[in-house]
Amino acid sequence: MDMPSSSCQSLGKPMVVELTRAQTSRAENRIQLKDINLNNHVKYIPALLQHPFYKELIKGELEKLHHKGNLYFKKSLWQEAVELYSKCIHFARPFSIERVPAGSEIKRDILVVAASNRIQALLNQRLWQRALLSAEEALRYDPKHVKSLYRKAKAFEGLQDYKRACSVLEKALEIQPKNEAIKRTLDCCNELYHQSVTGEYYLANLLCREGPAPVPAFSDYVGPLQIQSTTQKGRGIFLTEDVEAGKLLLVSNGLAFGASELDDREEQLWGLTEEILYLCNSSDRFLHQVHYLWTSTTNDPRTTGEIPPIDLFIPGSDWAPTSEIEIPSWEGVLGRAVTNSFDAHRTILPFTFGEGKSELAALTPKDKMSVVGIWGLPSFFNHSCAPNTSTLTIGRAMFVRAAEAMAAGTELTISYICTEEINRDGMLHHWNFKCRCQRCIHDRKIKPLFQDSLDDMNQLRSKLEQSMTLDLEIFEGCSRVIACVEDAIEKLPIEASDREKNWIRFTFHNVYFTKLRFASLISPKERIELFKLLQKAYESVSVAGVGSHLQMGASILYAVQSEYGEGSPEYMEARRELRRQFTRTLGNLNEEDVEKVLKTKFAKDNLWYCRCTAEDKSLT
Ligand SMILES: C[S@@+](CC[C@H](N)C(=O)[O-])C[C@H]1O[C@@H](n2cnc3c(N)ncnc32)[C@H](O)[C@@H]1O
Repeated sequence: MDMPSSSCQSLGKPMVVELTRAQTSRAENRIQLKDINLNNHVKYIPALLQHPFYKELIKGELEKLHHKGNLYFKKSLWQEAVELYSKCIHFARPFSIERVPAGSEIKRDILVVAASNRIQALLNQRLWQRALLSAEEALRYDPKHVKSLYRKAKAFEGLQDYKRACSVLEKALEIQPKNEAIKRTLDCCNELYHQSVTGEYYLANLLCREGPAPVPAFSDYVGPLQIQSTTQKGRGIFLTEDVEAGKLLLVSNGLAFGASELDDREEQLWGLTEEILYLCNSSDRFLHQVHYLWTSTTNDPRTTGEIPPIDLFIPGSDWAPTSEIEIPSWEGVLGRAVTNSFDAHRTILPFTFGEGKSELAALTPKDKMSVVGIWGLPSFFNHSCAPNTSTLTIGRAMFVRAAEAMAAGTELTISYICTEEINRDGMLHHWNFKCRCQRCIHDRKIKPLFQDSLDDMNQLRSKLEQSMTLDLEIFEGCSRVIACVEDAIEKLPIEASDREKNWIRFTFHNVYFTKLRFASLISPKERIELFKLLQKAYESVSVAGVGSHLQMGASILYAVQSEYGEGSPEYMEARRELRRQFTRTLGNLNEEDVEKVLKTKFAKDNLWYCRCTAEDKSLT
């Protein structure tokens, strides 16, 4: 900080002469610390501190800065608080450590506390790397300052460097062995470290919780994957080893989110762009992840961009920046947001863990519940309308599993849109490509064969939308469409795999679903068959998620139980099938977990499919 040269000179010897005057009328002769470039005059500091007036003056000024910083902190004005703490540290620094005469009262305490509070203000802004630097400074002044150690660990946690976070927390615990907050954070970081290394996430407890509960944090995890160029779709993600269905491929926490109350995509993207730009300051890792999202020289990501090292996405890896990267421009970030953001709200199902909605609300302002987000590594997945992975988002974390057994070298795909979407081409226009996935090609081929049934379905749909009630006409309409579809599938003039047949059923899944609602008009056996057809149809397009998929599996189990009895081969088969679905969606749950989940989250009374009877009593 520059200052007029005259006041600089006043720090020399002549100033001592003025001291008595200054002491006698302190108010008028007030010298403000900001007027003095202390760093240029450190040699005078010991002498300065010998004098009680100057010592008091400096102490008072530092306390004022610190206090003002605290006021901003209390008002959650983090940036302003950081500025004030930084000023305080800047002025206090020359009075610290070796420069300060023994016994001086200013010494390090104010410096340590200001630096420590600054860490917290930076943590609150998710500026992890700066928080870490501030922590290192605070700990240079006092290596045993427990709060600073704790906050340093939180900065490592934010950077997903859980191993280092644990070792700092262990140090803090040695100093304060009974500190509960440190113990809890250490347990949490140990668990996150375990997740990041092993890919073991225990989700059964989450499922069994009654009522809304906060969603825990999960670590990122990267399975056997690599990023490679494709021939027509830019870069993509590929398997590096053979995997079984259900294998966890990656877990990735959303980096930034943008929300809108009215599902306004522009508003979402602007919010997202702002958040990404802001977070570009949070760490080199984040900045590089954003950088790699668009490295092609043209605006078309299909011209292959630079391939990022996979280490960049692995928590606690040795990745380090090899070059300086500038924060991209607003337009550059907006472009990345357009082609790399995915809906967040559609993956948070109402029948999910904790309070999916409020968890997202915590990330975004007020009730803006339509949310898009950007995830680092998942941004490199290309799209398919029948993806070979299933995704499930819990809070910020996206879990991606293999939807089927696959060989090393397979390109992995996710769906950018709801796979139920009828107008998929229209939905995909944001991403600027025409989908040529197997399902789209198959759909185009068979569409003429099912045109009558499609028209019938559309009529039924508009009737339902208008009347909002179920009546016999709708029941009969559903039965007719299903019979036609099943008959046409049976007699298909072209070769089709089971999966392709299920894609056709999936196109009509609303009709199957509506018929199921007429529980009193269909026999239990027919109901079970309908359930099974619907489930296979869902599975064929990888509609994963606790909401529809597992609910249906549990409903089948209950329906089979009441029709065939517990212990019957049909019941055992339905139970095996349900466990298979659990594994595919949530990872391996043992029999005990399955039982626990069935008794809580999937208890019979909770399941709409089990409760539903024909809603219009006049039907019977
Ligand atoms: C989320 S990015 C996927 C990664 C991208 N391939 C890259 O190299 O950065 C989305 C972009 O990838 C391309 N893409 C994704 N799926 C595609 C597909 N099925 N066919 C053609 N292009 C696709 C489109 O250009 C789209 O805008």
